[in-house]
Amino acid sequence: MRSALAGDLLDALDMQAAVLDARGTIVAVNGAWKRFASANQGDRSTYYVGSNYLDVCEAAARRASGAGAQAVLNGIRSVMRGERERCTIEYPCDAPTQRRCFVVHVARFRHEGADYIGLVHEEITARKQAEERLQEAEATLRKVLEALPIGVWIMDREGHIIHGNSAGKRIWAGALYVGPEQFGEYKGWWLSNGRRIAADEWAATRAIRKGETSIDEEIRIECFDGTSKIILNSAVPLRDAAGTISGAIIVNQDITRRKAAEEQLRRATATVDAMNRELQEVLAREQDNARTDELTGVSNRRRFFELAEPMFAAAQRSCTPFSVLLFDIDDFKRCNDLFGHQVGDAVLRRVADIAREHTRGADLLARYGGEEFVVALPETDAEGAMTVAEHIRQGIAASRLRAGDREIGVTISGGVAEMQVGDDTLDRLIRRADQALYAAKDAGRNCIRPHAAEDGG
Ligand SMILES: Nc1nc2c(ncn2[C@@H]2O[C@H](COP(=O)(O)OP(=O)(O)OP(=O)(O)O)[C@@H](O)[C@H]2O)c(=O)[nH]1
Repeated sequence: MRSALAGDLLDALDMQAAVLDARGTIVAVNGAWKRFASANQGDRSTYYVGSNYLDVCEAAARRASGAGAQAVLNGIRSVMRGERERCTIEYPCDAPTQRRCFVVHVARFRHEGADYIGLVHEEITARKQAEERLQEAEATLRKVLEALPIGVWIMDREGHIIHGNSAGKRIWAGALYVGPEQFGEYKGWWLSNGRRIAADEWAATRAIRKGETSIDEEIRIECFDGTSKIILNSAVPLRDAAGTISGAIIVNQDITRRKAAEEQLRRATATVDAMNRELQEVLAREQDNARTDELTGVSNRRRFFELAEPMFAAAQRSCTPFSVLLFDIDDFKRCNDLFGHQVGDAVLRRVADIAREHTRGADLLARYGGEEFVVALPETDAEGAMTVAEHIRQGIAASRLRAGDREIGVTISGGVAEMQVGDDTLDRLIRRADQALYAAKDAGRNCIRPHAAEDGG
């Protein structure tokens, strides 16, 4: 009953099973064995009961592709000789259409006082083909990894490096095959704050221990030859079919040169910016100097016209009053002659200061030329301008300047003109103020005159 059951089981198996006696004669075969034998050799099969399997193997071993048969023969003989109880031999077999692969399990057993050898041939062609395809895919993957300009590391669950490509080894100047517990031995610093990366902070450790994915973390590393580099460090956890973390892929990109170039560019840009700012300041100073009277610090004639022309035009458009005061220092030639040019310069500065004190922010005071000054007074009629002019005149007349042991006093004469209907240019207005100034000089100096019709203009 038991042996019938075992026989049925062997027949139901897809694997070819046979029993040899101590001399190698086939004494029993299962259904799969028969099917294989008849499919390959037909009725004349030497694989059937009664044939000597050792002879079959020897004949096959003599053929050109007989290495597999020889290996099987050696295995069976060694089990027969009692050198081992059982063995497993993998061998290829050239079938008419394709090379097939088998593994034969050989085991010795005793039955009713006699020694027998049991053989089970298991076909592993599909597995072998899958393995070959896998090996080919792995070889391709390795070639791709080698061709990549970025470092790629594959780590197992324990954090041991199981593969590192050439670019990766170049980046680190070698590789240290440590586990995550020794990750602190790698020297790295966060680029953002310069802090040393702790053992559990490495992207690889976080990928393996916490399943974290990190992309392009900028870090500075100390390589194994003592040099340092700036790299982009990324890590992705690897998971098996059950979703358990089985390792990690780490990617390093050397950006040392790029960073150096960026830094150079940043410095160059900063230098250019600083130079540009300096240049702008120099230009602004130059422009300011070109429009400021060096001696008195008030606007010069050029700036006066640049600023007063638009004031005049605005007053014309808005029909608001606009006046001009023109004044000069009385008998200034004598002052120069008596006290010298330097004292004359000091007088000019003093006069400008007093005039500045008595004008509003909206008024425009300028040195018109020599000892002559001009004030543009927007939104001011002749009366208002006369008041301002009087304040200036009185302020100057009341001031005294020390020159050695003498005190100098000067006076001014001035003319005021207000914009009138028909005044098409600022020049025309100034001309009228000049005529009023002449009138003031004629009137005996140290006074201000508003322009009058009889003055002309
Ligand atoms: N110290 C000094 N003198 C100047 C400057 N610019 C012009 N002057 C002098 O100012 C004097 C002007 O003289 P004038 O035009 O004859 O007029 P004035 O002597 O003031 O006589 P009135 O204007 O008629 O009162 C000249 O002696 C010029 O040399 C300057 O920048 N510094």
